[in-house]
Amino acid sequence: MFTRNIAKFNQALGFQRSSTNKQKLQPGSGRSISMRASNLSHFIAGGPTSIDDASYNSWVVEHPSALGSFDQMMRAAKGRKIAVFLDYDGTLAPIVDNPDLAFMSDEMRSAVREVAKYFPTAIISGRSREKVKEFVQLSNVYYAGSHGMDIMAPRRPVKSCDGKYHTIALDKKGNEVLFQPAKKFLPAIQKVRTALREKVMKIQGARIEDNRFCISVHFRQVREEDYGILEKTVKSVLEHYPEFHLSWGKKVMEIRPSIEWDKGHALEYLLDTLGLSNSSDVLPVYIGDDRTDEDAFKVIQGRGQGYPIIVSSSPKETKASFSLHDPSEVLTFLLRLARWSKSSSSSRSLAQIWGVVD
Ligand SMILES: O=P(O)(O)OC[C@H]1O[C@H](O[C@H]2O[C@H](CO)[C@@H](O)[C@H](O)[C@H]2O)[C@H](O)[C@@H](O)[C@@H]1O
Repeated sequence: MFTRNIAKFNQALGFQRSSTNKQKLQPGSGRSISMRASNLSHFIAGGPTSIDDASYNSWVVEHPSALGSFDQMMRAAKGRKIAVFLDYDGTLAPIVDNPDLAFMSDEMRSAVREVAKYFPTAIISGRSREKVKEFVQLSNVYYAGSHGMDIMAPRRPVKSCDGKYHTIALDKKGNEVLFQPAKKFLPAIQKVRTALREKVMKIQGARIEDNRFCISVHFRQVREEDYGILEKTVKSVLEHYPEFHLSWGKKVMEIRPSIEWDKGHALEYLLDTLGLSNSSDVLPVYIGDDRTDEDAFKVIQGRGQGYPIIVSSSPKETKASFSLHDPSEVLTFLLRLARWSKSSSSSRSLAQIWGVVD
């Protein structure tokens, strides 16, 4: 019944099923958008200021602003268990040239901390788990690094409905245990990394980031005329390692072990670990900006309930139902979510929300 209502609600708010395209290494991605979703009425009244504005605004009709839809979303969520999943780069922190300097603001940190007080909250990032934890610096959230291939539960005993992952996430003493489905690939990953370093570093501006279970080859600072040679170089290395494959993010190539595990699986794993996977009254909220987040959006779509939210300032193919323009809107959304939970008369006690064992 609730699932049907959510489906109707999503449909009414522009729930869209679409597929992602494979990206090629191409110069000049992204478009400049000057008009915001909240300015839609201005667009209707005054006409578009550019083709980009027009296409963005028609895209936003199909992927409504999560801020504009907030009250409706929360009305539908009342009495349900919300679990929050957040991507890091481009979602909690703005995209910057140097990946080592992609810091999140203190304001954002405190908003995430607030949200995590009321809802189970996890950060699912392409970065190594250690790196993303270092950036986020919060102890009350789950961290999943390497696109979900490296998960650690926080120090919080969790009652699982079916116990499926219980013993994997926490040992008998309730200590944290890692879940690393690609562990056996570690020696090979090291070899790939060494080979890539040797060849790729010859291309000016190229940068390799060690994300433990995957490797990022950044080209944000590579000259456009060198894109082709960089792509060729990376592919030539990978030819020797058929157990790995290439995926694409924002000006980054990501080399990952070819296992069936992505951010969508990580989302399911975390829900399961929290004992929330079989509850029909669970609403996962997932906020992300990149291609790999689409796997998580897809899982939420498959569940038929929850809120997949894309962060984007330009129209793009997505399985998300809602949108936020940029990390500053993510901040506003998280603050509103925490405030809503605080003031909601139907909000449950923390123990009920988390299913915490006393
Ligand atoms: O899943 P995420 O947390 O979004 O991680 C995906 C990749 O994010 C980072 O790269 C992106 O952000 C950088 C800093 O703003 C930017 O310089 C780069 O161009 C972007 O692709 C991270 O450095 C990668 O390792 C992650 O795979």
